Amino acid sequence: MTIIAPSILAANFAFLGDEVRSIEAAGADWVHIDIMDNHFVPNLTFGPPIVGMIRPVTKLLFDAHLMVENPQSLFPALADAGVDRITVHPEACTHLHRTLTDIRSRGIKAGVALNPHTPLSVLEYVLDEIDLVLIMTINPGFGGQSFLPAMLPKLRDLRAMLERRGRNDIFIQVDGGINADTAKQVKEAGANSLVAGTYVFGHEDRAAAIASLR
Ligand SMILES: O=C(CO)[C@H](O)[C@H](O)COP(=O)(O)O
Ligand SMILES: [Fe+2]
Repeated sequence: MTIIAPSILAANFAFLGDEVRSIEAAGADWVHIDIMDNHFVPNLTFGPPIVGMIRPVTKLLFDAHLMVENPQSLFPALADAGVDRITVHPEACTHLHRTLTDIRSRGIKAGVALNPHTPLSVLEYVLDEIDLVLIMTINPGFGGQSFLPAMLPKLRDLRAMLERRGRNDIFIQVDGGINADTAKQVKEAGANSLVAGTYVFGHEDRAAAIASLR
């Protein structure tokens, strides 16, 4: 079973509620929510108040991807806003282990996002604290970038690492440049949670776009 998580980064923010409803109707599993602070990445999106406003419009799980410095400071407000999953970048966390246990102590699933240059070895001693690994298939900050094929061997290595450690329950998520073609490649390499912004929101028939990713 492959989880499809459309990224609202590519939605029309003037009609955000309708955009979220449209992906639920089209068969999405999670709503991917990119929070950017213009420090960790050179782009600025939105914060917990807007997340809280879209919470009542859908039953889909909220998958928050935090591209911010000091992500822990947002956890109380994100928990109140009703997010189900929080994924952080290790470069933004001085005490990654503590940050992950903080997320889980709130009843929220915890994930670690790895930039293209970040090695899998950062996961080695925190695997017991996570529910998801996000392999960035672009450099974070913007939608609409091209998929980096060099991330395919990284996905295969991650799958082997999780198998070795008996942790096949951990989701392998990919984010950036995912379309019907790259979806096939990342699934073969082990991904089972696909984030797609431009591809899904750029399609008039969003149900067909989501079906093509599955
Ligand atoms: O985290 C992200 C960017 O940093 C987004 O989730 C990503 O851009 C998805 O967009 P697209 O599918 O358009 O590449
Ligand atoms: Fe993302």
